[in-house]
Amino acid sequence: MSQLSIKGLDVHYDQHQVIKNLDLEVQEGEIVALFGPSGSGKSTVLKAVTGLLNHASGSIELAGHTLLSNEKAVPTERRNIGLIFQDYALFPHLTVSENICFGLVKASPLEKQQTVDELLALVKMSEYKDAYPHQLSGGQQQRVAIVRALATKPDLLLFDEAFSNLDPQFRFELIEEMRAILKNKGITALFVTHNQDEAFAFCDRIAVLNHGRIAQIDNPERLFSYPSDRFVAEFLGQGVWLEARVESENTLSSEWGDLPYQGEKSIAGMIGELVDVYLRPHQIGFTEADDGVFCVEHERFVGEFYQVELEWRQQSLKIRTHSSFLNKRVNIRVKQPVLHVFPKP
Ligand SMILES: Nc1ncnc2c1ncn2[C@@H]1O[C@H](COP(=O)(O)OP(=O)(O)OP(=O)(O)O)[C@@H](O)[C@H]1O
Repeated sequence: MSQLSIKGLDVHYDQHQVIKNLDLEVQEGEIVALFGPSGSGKSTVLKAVTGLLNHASGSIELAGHTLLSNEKAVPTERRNIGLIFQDYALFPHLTVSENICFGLVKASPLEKQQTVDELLALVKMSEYKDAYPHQLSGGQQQRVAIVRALATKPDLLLFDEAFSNLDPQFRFELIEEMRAILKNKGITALFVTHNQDEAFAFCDRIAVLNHGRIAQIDNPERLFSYPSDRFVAEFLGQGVWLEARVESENTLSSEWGDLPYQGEKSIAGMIGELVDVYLRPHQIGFTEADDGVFCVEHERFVGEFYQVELEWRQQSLKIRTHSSFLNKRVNIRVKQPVLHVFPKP
């Protein structure tokens, strides 16, 4: 069942339309990312959902209640949405317990205490209930901010770049921990980010925004393997475009050799046509050859592999290898079947 349903959302700033007839359904208990480049409209969608825009049109429903329609726009404070920001936004003069209880205006002292105890136990911070925000690390402050948002039992949690201030080492720990808590409690969440790793780690589905429209919404695996258009392929990618000819329903030919095709869509109707395939770094490698087309002049050892960057037809070709090819002549080898072909533009 849809917990959040956005239909036909339009937002203009002056004459400029920044959100264009956007539809988005988020199921109950689902975590969805709004992911896209700067200026694609992520924050604007978030503001429309929270009710911070007075010029949004279309319809928004949350937990069966209409928040926005032609007839009405429910004010922000009555939308029952929890917000979590990048900068934690805790009240500095209140303790951890007081921060968590801030929105619990109708609760009795006993209920408040039970809520604080339960939520702090959830994030393993029970001993910090009398601490002030400045006495906590960034990760701890964000844990408190998240449970403060949970305290009021919101119908939806909105995370606005909520993990980006944290040290990468702790960031993914916190993301995993928060995902487990949200899943355990069946909380629905929308996560605005321009960070692909965070979106992939935290979310069930990812909506890729391009100029105010959703270019594709899918789970991380499908988004990566089956980008719906050139924009999504490149935005997720670090890859390279390679021209190929469809030879049969399961083979293409290219200047890098024959490429097996194992995509979902049949390419039988494209036999003989020239198409483009998008290959990501993990799909390509080298074979050493005395008459190889490339000479590897630079490579970087980055821990598990060597990273080589070559210029090829005005594209930057990134290749990962498990052994060093420094100063060797090589040809490119496509290591994995092609999953998706794009007709020529
Ligand atoms: N108050 C405003 N007045 C005019 N234009 C605005 C305003 N706020 C945003 N815009 C424009 O709307 C478009 C979408 O902006 P938005 O902030 O939603 O993008 P975003 O994807 O969240 O970007 P970022 O990742 O940089 O935060 C941009 O072109 C931006 O310049």
